[in-house]
Amino acid sequence: MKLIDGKALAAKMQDELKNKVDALQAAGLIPGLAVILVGEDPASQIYVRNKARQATAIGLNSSVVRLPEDVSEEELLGLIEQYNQAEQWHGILVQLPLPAHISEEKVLLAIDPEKDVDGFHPMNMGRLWSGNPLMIPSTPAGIMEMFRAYDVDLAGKKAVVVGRSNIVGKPMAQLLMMADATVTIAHSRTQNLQELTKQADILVVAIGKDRFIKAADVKEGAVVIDVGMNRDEEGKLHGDVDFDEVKNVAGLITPVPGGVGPMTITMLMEQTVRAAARKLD
Ligand SMILES: Nc1nc2c(c(=O)[nH]1)N[C@@H](CN(C=O)c1ccc(C(=O)N[C@@H](CCC(=O)O)C(=O)O)cc1)CN2
Ligand SMILES: [Mg+2]
Repeated sequence: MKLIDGKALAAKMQDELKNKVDALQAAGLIPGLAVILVGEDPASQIYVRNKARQATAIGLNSSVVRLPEDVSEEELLGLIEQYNQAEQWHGILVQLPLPAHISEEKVLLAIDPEKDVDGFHPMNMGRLWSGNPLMIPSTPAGIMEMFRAYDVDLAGKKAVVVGRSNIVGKPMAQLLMMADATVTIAHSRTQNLQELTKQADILVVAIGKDRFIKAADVKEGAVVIDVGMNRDEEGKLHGDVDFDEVKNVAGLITPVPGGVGPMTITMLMEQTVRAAARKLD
């Protein structure tokens, strides 16, 4: 078994990004990332803080707006419109999840697709599925970078994606398909899941079930990517994959923490730098 070190890969990419940002700065352009957080969700607060911190560290301008839990949908939409209009912000994102009284669909639709660095706007989802992506959701984009960095050959391989969310499962499946893998999307209602996962050369798991995938579910030598983040009673973080078991079967495997998570934020930075750089084209 070999470990895929997301933390180290993310750090390396941040260094490369810093150089790109320096070059843009020399051309008179400072990429800007605007992050909007609604409410007090503790995990979201940490992710947003880390996004702002990483943005600053690689030389971006960053803005964080924290809105109260009971902010109206109208007020949030108004703020997004202000950022859409402001030239110095090349990337805009609204941290998810949102409080129940706000429509996620309306909010994602309100973000200018050219600034939608999360890639969640239906226009960007549609562009990805039509094979002509503009913005790619950062978690699956980070996983594709891991495949590249670790020389994982995807063409013709059997890939199984467990999970069908808009932010991970669906875009992941499409990116794998674009890389010529043969892709199956499984989910919580899939029957005989083990039959499918056991055949996978590439197994990506994003279902939010603590240590759900066991050694018996995995093919010998498979590449196993764990997107899960589940906290136990003691506050310890576990993936959707039972790492201690599966590491003995997998050829390559991501840990949790330190695998997919760190790549997610760095890929967001990359999308922001790219969105800014397009202004020079
Ligand atoms: N607007 C968005 N909302 C959400 C996204 C997103 O991409 N855009 N993804 C997740 C949360 N997320 C980023 O926003 C995110 C989650 C986890 C990590 C990460 O680095 N995890 C660490 C462990 C951290 C811990 O100890 O809690 C790891 O896996 O090593 C980064 C980003 C949902 N919302
Ligand atoms: Mg993400």
